[in-house]
Amino acid sequence: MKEASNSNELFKRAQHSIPGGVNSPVRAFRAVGGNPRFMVSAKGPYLYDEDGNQYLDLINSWGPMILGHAAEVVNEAVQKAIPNSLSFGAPTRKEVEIAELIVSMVPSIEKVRMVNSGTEATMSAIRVARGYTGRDKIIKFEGCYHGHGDSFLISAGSGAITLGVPDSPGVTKGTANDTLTAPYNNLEAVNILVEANKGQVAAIILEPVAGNMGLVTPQQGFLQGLRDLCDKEGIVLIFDEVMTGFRLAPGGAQEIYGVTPDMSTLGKIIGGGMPVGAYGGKRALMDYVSPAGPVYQAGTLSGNPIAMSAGMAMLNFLKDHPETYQQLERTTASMVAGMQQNMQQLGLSYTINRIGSMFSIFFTKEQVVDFETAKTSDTALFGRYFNSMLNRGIYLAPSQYEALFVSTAVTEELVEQYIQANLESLKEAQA
Ligand SMILES: Cc1ncc(COP(=O)(O)O)c(C=O)c1O
Ligand SMILES: N[C@H](C=O)CCC(=O)O
Repeated sequence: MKEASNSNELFKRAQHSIPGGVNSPVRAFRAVGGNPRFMVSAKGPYLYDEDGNQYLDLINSWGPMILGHAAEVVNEAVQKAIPNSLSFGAPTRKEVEIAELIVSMVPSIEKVRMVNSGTEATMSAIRVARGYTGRDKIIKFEGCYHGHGDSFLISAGSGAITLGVPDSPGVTKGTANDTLTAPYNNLEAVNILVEANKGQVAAIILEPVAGNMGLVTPQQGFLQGLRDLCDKEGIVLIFDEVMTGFRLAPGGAQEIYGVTPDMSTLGKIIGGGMPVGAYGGKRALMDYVSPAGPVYQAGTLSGNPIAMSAGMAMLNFLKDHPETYQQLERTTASMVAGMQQNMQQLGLSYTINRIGSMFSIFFTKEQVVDFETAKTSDTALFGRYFNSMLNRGIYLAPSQYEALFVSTAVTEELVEQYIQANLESLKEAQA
């Protein structure tokens, strides 16, 4: 059992001045029990908390720390940029360079606009789609999460479902009515929605690989089917690659599946850990954005020079080192193979979904292909498993409805430690 008195004390204090004691709900450990650990530092594969505990980190700041924490290549770029001022509120060379880099790497992006978070990216993308098409409605998928913009807090995944509020109060009926929802991987349901709302749907937005109901991959033909439908009906197809962009491949999930959306939203990795998001797409759509076009979107700190430096360092590294993706694939495949062997040894048969360096275990025998099947997972068992792993120094996402992210800092020795902790925790959690 890990000592956590300093974290517990801080969490108690935090309740007085921060809602729920945290600055983003899923961090509060509500779904798994116990108190969150307050972190002090991180290096490579490890996090260190206020009580001096070390954890093997499988969240990696929800994805961006693809090279592990405090990666030299990113830190050096940030340190070099700091003396030149933290913010200008005026354009810089770096913004041009990172835009060119993103355009060269992501198939769907001909022009890109930097923002400060994934939430801003998705909110802005649907505004552009609405402005461009002159239509109001959007289609999203149950269990997909696109940040906390009003239009997306309908059947939302991630922290929203973890805390039992997939449809948030505070979203007006008008906004909610403009968001239509369909089950993930169900093309037929989308066809029916589009037919019933003919000429009214501006955009279909989805995570091309869903990571916010646990990890769920698109079934054969699903993404292409959406592409074909959008082409036929003049709907803007938006891939939200805030999690998958640059993580699954230099060109994200769209590169892997060979389906090119009209617009893409990005985040996390393009800031190398700094608060950054971006949206981009076809020239005609992006030229609708102010000041080139009429759709207004702005940001005082957008294109921040420190964040751009961190992002440039990260993206350049990934572009120049394609072997990174093979390494991540090998490491994560070994971790998952070890988990499968453990289950066999214990006579258990839970579902593990994986693609590249993202994976989730669901405590169900069912194949998990959408939100309904994700919800068949035994979340109480997940909570016990989570805490068991935490006590063994493995830091997982504190919710069933999240994906895990592996970094290149995970060595073979750490894979072995992880597999051993998984074996013991699977056993312990059955009780
Ligand atoms: C797919 C996806 N879209 C959008 C967001 C929102 O990003 P942010 O938390 O940076 O606002 C997230 C993560 O939170 C995400 O996983
Ligand atoms: N699923 C979210 C990010 O991808 C979780 C992060 C958060 O909401 O704080």
